Amino acid sequence: MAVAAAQKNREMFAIKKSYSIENGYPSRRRSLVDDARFETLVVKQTKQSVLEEARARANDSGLESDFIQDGVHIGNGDNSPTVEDGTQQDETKNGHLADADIGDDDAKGDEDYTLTEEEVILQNAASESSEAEQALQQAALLLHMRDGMGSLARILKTIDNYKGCVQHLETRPSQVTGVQFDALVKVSMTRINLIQLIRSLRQSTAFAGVNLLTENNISSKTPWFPRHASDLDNCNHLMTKYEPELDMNHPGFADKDYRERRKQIAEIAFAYKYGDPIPSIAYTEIENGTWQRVFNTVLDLMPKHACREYKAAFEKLQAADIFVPHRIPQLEDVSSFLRKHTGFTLRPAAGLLTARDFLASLAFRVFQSTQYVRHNNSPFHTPEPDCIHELLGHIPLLADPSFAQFSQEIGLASLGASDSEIEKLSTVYWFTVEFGLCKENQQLKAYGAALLSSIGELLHALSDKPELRPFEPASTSVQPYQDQEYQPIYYVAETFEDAKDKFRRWVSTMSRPFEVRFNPHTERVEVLDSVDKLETLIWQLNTETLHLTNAVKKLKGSHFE
Ligand SMILES: C[C@H](O)[C@H](O)[C@H]1CNc2nc(N)[nH]c(=O)c2N1
Ligand SMILES: N[C@@H](Cc1ccc(O)cc1)C(=O)O
Ligand SMILES: [Fe+2]
Repeated sequence: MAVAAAQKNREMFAIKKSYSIENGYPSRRRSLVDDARFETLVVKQTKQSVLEEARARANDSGLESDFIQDGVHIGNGDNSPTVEDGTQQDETKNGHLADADIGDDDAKGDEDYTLTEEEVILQNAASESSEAEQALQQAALLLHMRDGMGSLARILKTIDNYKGCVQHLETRPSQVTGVQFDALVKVSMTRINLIQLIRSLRQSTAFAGVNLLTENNISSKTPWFPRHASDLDNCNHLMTKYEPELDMNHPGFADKDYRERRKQIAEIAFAYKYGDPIPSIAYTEIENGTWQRVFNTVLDLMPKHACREYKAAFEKLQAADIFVPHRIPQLEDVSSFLRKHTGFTLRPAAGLLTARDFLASLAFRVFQSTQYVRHNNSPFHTPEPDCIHELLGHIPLLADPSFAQFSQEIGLASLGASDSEIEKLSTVYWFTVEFGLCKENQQLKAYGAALLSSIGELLHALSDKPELRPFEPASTSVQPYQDQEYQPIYYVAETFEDAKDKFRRWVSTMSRPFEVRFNPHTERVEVLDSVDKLETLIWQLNTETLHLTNAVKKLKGSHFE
């Protein structure tokens, strides 16, 4: 029985372990920022069962109606369950145990059976060559000692057996139940021995957990990033925290049919591959009705509150018969429309994507768009992006050349960026593309997609309640924000051109040691890392310059005739 259980565990964790690898990269480093972490199958299941109960209770008590007031979704405070999503690894940011987060609950169940992401990186690094295997590795281990300080001797002896050198050791009383002390040990030893050491320590019952903490000096490679538009097939990692299955505040949380429908539409995105036409959806009358309500309200508010560029593109979408009140536009039609105006295209997305994946697609002028519709009980605000948000919020400005370029530049800056830079870029994205305000003849206008698709928030943003600040990438990029309620702070850009200029100057201060360029003919991102490549580009530019100079000459010539 125990063996069967262990086997089952192994299978489950094997899924966890291979999840990122299957998707083309070795570790969690590529996709994840902060809470944008893969939910392990286990965490997700636990969460689901807790929520299942909550949902049953909600259904019993007719809780659904409590969530909705005047059609605006009201967050119901702190009654959401406390199960954490994502894997919370211990971190020793400044290398001291006292400051390290010791709540490694998620790792507890699986550490006997599988490798953590750090260990996968370590193994990959070691497996590159025999030199790599023998390379000296600095590492920090966090050990939970069940039986008190006596176990320290065992730790030191085992490290010695594997020819490791202890560089730092500290202990503290543990907060983990059943564990007396935690020990933080920093060691230096060959990678292969480090792997063996961890295995060996894990076999001892004296330890309730053995965790490899730091990854930063194991692999200093640039995080993986897509090089060709088809690589975006791998950039579809979801953050599930606002899915109706998992978010108690989601207006569809207690509506089984809604959750089914949302899932069914998300399947299309999971199956989608580069080059496929985007499948049409036969939207129901209810879904079209929700669209119509939002569409008509936007139509009412837009003349006064939306920026000039938004209105111009909106009219074009109406003229092309794509934006009409009675039916939701199909993504494929929208994609062809955008392609003609700015070269942007759409890909279907199954939900809220991790910032890294989402931003990466912008580098290719690809916008990942959800296809399901918000719950009809809450047309004027929803906690996760849906196609009404994408269509009414994002699409018009993606048809504007200057804005399209701004979006692509954020995307290009994100390729190969560090986690903390991704965090900053997505914060800039948040306060511009999603929630940006701008000036037009001394008047405030909205250009942010989450304002233009949420009438509730639009009116809030333009009221005297929130604080307004001038957009300045250096400070905007580090402004903390939450994504559950209306924003308390908005940033005001002078114009798109001005925002682009400021953004470019700021981006050039980022740490990435190379420049990238998108080649629209091949849909490839080129890394400008050789003189040859640069010379080819200069030659192309010279040809362009020649054509432009000729054009000027011709115009001048005809002028004088
Ligand atoms: C980049 C930034 O985090 C931003 O809020 C992204 C995140 N993921 C997303 N995912 C989808 N499907 N749609 C979006 O608009 C976004 N926005
Ligand atoms: N709140 C937006 C939808 C949205 C949700 C989350 C986001 O990250 C972005 C947009 C609306 O109601 O239209
Ligand atoms: Fe959005």
